[in-house]
Amino acid sequence: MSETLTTTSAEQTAATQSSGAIVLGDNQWGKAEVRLVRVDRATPRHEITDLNVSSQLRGGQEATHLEGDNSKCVATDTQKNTIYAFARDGVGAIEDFAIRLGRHFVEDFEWIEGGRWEIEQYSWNRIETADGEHDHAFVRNNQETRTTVVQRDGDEVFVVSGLTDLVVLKSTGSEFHGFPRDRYTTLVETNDRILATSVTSRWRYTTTDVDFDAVYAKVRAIQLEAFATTHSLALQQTLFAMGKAVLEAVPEIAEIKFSMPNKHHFLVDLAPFGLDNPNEVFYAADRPYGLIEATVQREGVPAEPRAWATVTGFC
Ligand SMILES: O=c1[nH]c(=O)c2[nH]c(=O)[nH]c2[nH]1
Repeated sequence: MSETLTTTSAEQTAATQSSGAIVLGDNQWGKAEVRLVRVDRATPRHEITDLNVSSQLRGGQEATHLEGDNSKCVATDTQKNTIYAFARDGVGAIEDFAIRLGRHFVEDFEWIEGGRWEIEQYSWNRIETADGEHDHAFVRNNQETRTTVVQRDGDEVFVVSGLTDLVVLKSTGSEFHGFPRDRYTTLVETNDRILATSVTSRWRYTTTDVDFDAVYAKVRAIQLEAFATTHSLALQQTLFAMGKAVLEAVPEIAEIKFSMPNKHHFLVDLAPFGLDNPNEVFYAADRPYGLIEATVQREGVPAEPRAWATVTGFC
């Protein structure tokens, strides 16, 4: 991002010497956060799909911005309606739904060059009753949110999928020591601490020919397995182990980015109450928190900046 803001003095001189005309730069427009719940009533055992969909189109907007000529401005209201209408036939994997939306806008409006479709999916569990799982009563599953950002540039499609708010904790199997000490260092080295984080991860697919639901379940399970089984000497080491395991198992994924807050748990001093504390009672601090972020990638696979350009919050 900073690269696009950096101008050399030669460019600045060129800018000063330009004709002075003011022109429209990159732009996109659409409806953000369209909340959509679809109930599949094909059998008495209903299925629900709960989504937050954002649609942004790109292309043909000079006249709209410069003159207020809306002849090529596909209304954001139309984009919202299209999302609901497309859900009538079923949603499927959120990646496939976003790809369908993108294809529609680019193919049906000749001036639309591309766009961006972002979907979050919230999950629900069936309520357990005395008679077993209920057919049409659900309790919101407060686990992670599944995400995707599909972008289209002409015929090219970029899919970056992921998850956020996957909260995990290990009550042992985590150490942190060997870090440099200076006059500001007070942190005590530890061979046994709580390791807790809320995983946000995003991975870039190299193809759209994927069973996105199956791969999502696999990537989620691999991340949990690696978190659980890595004896951690740093959250950074755990992060890398999680990413490496995903790339080793899923060839359709080129790279994976993580943002993982280190949710600190501090041992409470119970001595004032005449009690010991053998690593049992902790204060769960909510801030500040360490923030560990990294990309795990395949050597030699070129980066695809266009895929990531609008996925914010990652290094
Ligand atoms: O896993 C950790 N990584 C760090 O970089 C760090 N820094 C810190 O104070 N505690 C931790 N823990």
